Amino acid sequence: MTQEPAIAFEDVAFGIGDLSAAFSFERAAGSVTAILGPSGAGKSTLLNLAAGFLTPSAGRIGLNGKDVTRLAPSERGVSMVFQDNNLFAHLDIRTNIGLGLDPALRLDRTAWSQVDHALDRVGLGGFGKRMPATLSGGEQQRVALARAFVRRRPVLLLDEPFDGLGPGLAADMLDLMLEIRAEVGATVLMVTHDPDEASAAADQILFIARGRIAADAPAAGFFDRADLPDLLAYLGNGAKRRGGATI
Ligand SMILES: Nc1ncnc2c1ncn2[C@@H]1O[C@H](COP(=O)(O)OP(=O)(O)OP(=O)(O)O)[C@@H](O)[C@H]1O
Repeated sequence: MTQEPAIAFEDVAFGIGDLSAAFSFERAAGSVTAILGPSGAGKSTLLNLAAGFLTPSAGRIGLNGKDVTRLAPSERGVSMVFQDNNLFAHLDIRTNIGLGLDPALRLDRTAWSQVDHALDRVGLGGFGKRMPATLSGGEQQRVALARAFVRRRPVLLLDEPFDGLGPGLAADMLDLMLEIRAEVGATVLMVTHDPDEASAAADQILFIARGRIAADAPAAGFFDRADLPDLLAYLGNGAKRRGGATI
């Protein structure tokens, strides 16, 4: 018997503003998929549909064998890190992460030590009592990652999570994400604009253009492809630097 896909979008349709999106794809458990494409193509929309912050007008979304199309985000077994505004401004960092473990904050000593351990792992040990506004944008993003990591949900949805961290720290956080993914066996969808990040982290690429999946392909060699006009336009001069034909 074949295993149910961890993520299944079946003819999922969604429209907002000028965007008319339609997505169909499947992902195996434990896979890491990088989602790339031009600004406004619908990448965040796809993540929000998976998370349950948006509801499709047609189609079905399955997560780990369960139809979640009409379920609230909290009932889906997903963790999402947004591009920004991930934290509750009026609560300290430790509490923000603790809420990821239990929204009612009924945490025992072991749970709080998991919170502190997660802070250590994102390089923010000792930041627990600080308020979000006293942290830099990159530090706040690392708190959001720590919260997603402690939740250990089977599906991890990341919307440009390493943006603004600088190359060294972004690479460290990417490694940490992959480590935790392996520990939990989570399936990851990760929006990124960085082909190197996608190549380093992902097994597969979903390339989105104008609300459609223009390519669903293995990550290996993807950015050297010359048969996808949307990809060439997206990479721009970068494609030429990567050894593609120059005029
Ligand atoms: N609430 C809204 N009202 C109107 N249009 C919206 C709304 N939310 C999103 N859109 C439009 O849907 C399109 C897709 O947005 P989305 O955020 O999914 O793009 P994206 O591919 O993630 O872009 P980026 O790389 O810039 O983050 C955009 O054109 C956006 O303007």
